[in-house]
Amino acid sequence: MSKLLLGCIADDFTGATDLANNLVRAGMRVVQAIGVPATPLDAEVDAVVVALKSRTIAPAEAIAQSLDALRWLQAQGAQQIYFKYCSTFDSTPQGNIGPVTEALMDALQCDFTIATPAFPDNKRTVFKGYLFAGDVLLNESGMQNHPLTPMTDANLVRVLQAQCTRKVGLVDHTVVARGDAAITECITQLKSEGVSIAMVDAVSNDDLLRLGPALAKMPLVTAGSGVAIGLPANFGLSPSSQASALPPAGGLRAVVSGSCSLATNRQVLDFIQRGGAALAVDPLRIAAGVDVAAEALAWAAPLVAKQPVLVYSTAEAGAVKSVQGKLGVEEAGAMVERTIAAIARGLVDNGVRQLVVAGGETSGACVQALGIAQMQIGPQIDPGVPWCHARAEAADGAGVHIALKSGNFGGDDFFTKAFTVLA
Ligand SMILES: Nc1ncnc2c1ncn2[C@@H]1O[C@H](COP(=O)(O)OP(=O)(O)OP(=O)(O)O)[C@@H](O)[C@H]1O
Ligand SMILES: O=C(O)[C@@H](O)C(=O)CO
Repeated sequence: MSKLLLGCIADDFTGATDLANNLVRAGMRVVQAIGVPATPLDAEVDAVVVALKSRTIAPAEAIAQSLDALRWLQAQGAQQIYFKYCSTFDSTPQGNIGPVTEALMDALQCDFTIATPAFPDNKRTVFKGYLFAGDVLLNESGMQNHPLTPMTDANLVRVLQAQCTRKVGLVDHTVVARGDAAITECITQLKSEGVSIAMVDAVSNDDLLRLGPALAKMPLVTAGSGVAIGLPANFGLSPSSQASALPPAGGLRAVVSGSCSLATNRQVLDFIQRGGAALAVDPLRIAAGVDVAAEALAWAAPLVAKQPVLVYSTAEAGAVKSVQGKLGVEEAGAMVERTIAAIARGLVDNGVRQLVVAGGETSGACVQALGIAQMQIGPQIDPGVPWCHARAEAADGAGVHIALKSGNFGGDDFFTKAFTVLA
């Protein structure tokens, strides 16, 4: 078996597939592990992305899980480590981006690393250390109101410095524009000033491709998924259709959605407006003790044989707030996640073999309910979201094609387009 080139640690499940997708598109064969595997790697791949759920947990726990993942990746021979976080730099005031970065640096005895959430394909750009989401600064993008990770400062040098004991600096766009040698020279200069972590500006894929070669010898890279487009070339790999080849798809088709983002609301509406078969899940009926999952499966049974079905709890902000007011934020979230996951499980038990899941937390719950331990990464549907293939306990160990969509990702027609990519 060939040695692992890149070992990746992602702080959530959909973020992990996003990173894996960019690596595959740049020519790496990638699998995503759900949590730290208990056994050695048994696939012929160039990179493994270990998907954790460590974004918003206590820093000490996030560090412990990340170091566990690091040890496993090192045992598989990983030549470079990539810590993946969100393209909107989602973190609590305590972390976990800074604390996990520093713990990985300590473990790897690494005196310098970079940080940048830039992902131009999804309109996340970093300029003079300030993160833009689309046309506005991070703290004007809606992220300032995020319930778990409110991002109220777009200056990421400042945000990261507040989470780190090491000194944080900046490699700005004028340096990145001059390429590899200029970036390396700037890093040497920053090191001499006592800087150990540099935020890097990037406003385009060209910037990220110029950054790639400058990272070739860094034991640790920390970033969103964007930086990944420039790394496979460091290992002599280039884009190839073989990297994203999956077994042929078959079986019934379904979408389950627990995401309440603006993008997912538009995607649900678009699917319905095209005449798609869709059923809304009402959290208050779940709370009242109705077996909503059984109802949804009974509704889906006659339809799914003929067409893709959508089961969703997706709702607009006002409706979500009202439910949360009645049930509590965490209780409502957990209850809906359990129900959507039970529906996903039931659908696969009943023959669905192409499943789209919308929402990061929802994806975590579904992947666990389906008994999936590892996913092979295939072709992209929209930026940040690939089809994957996995052996699922729910399918008696048979293969299932599954796509995990981050809340904010995907065009309005995502739930229709997804199945055409596999057709
Ligand atoms: N109608 C609803 N009312 C209240 N809570 C809901 C409702 N529908 C879904 N939820 C909960 O909202 C949360 C949505 O989080 P999830 O991570 O799945 O989506 P997201 O935040 O859009 O995606 P991402 O994390 O990828 O950005 C889940 O805990 C889900 O159970
Ligand atoms: O980087 C992103 O925006 C996504 O991959 C993500 O992490 C969503 O949770």
